[in-house]
Amino acid sequence: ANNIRVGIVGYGNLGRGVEIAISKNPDLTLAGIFTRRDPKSLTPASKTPVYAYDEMSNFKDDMDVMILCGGSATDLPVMSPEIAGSFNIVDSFDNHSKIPDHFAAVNKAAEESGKVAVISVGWDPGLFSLNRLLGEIVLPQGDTFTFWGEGLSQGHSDAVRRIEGVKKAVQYTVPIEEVLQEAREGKGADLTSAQRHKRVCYVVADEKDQARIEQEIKTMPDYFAPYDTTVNFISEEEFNKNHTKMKHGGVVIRSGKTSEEHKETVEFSLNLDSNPEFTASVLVAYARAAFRLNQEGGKGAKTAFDIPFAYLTPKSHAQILKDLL
Ligand SMILES: NC(=O)C1=CN([C@@H]2O[C@H](COP(=O)(O)OP(=O)(O)OC[C@H]3O[C@@H](n4cnc5c(N)ncnc54)[C@H](OP(=O)(O)O)[C@@H]3O)[C@@H](O)[C@H]2O)C=CC1
Ligand SMILES: N[C@@H](C[C@H]1CC(C(=O)O)=NO1)C(=O)O
Repeated sequence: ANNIRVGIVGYGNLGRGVEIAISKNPDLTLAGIFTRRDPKSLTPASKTPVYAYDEMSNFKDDMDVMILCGGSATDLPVMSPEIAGSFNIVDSFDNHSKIPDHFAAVNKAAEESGKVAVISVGWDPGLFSLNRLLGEIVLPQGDTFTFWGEGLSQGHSDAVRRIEGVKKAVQYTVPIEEVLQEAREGKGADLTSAQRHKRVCYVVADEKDQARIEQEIKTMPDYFAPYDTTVNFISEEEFNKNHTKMKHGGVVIRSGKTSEEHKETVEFSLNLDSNPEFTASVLVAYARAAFRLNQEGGKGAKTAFDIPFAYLTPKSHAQILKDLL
């Protein structure tokens, strides 16, 4: 069978991660990279052709799926509905409070175009979402806890970088240790994510802009406003020395009871050396599924909840029955 031809839209941490992940999947071919910057300014390691974002409509017959690697704060709300009007897409949209609106907008475009648009996949939302749902299904009487970090959130880091005057920025998410320990004993179920985590930013910006930038970060709805947030302004030298790693991880815990006498816990945890490379590996699996679903006549927006794992694997159905069941 011919390989699935994949396009990358947006060449940042995630875009570079997808470039690597595709090379690990022999049934996929990276057919092009689309950027809003000058294509000649980018030199992909894989030597894949780089095109201007505005040229995308010329490639409708050349790309089976587009993996959108833009930022959730300001790029994907515009790009995902727009590109789903012409291509099968996958995105990692992670502004949780806005996911229902994003689903509706993308679904409208994809239903009209007859394409499949897989949204909000990666690890959270994505694999953690699947485990939150599974925990409720198998332990209907219980509580679910999600913790992230300590590590670099790409969504929050991207959101800070979009603030006028920010030259470089990262955001680390720090779980509150005592709350995490209590969760393992099933306590604190009604706490919010903001009561479970602190957020710590490191920003490179001119002195004259710093007070405004700090204020914009701390009051940013959804991303920072509910949280105890610290903003540290540092030199570019210190940033380049200490803040280029993108480790992250976390855990979803379901703590419940199957009867008065018996309690159980389900845990799913991640320990990531590279948040972008891991997320990219998930996106690439969902690109395979988007293409297959569309080939079967599927269309519209889908989430991780809507797609059976058999669509994600390069292995045949017979193979997974034999190897993994
Ligand atoms: N669901 C999940 O589990 C996860 C989701 N994510 C999501 O992935 C999103 C993208 O993260 P990430 O790749 O780290 O973001 P980046 O800031 O690295 O890239 C975002 C976009 O900015 C542009 N860009 C990148 N580098 C530069 C540069 N040097 N100068 C100018 N523009 C640049 C690129 O678009 P262009 O090439 O067009 O210029 C790129 O697509 C996050 O916003 C987050 O929401 C991330 C991890 C997990
Ligand atoms: N979407 C997150 C993935 C996880 C990490 C996270 C956080 O630290 O707040 N929330 O979800 C990311 O962009 O890294």
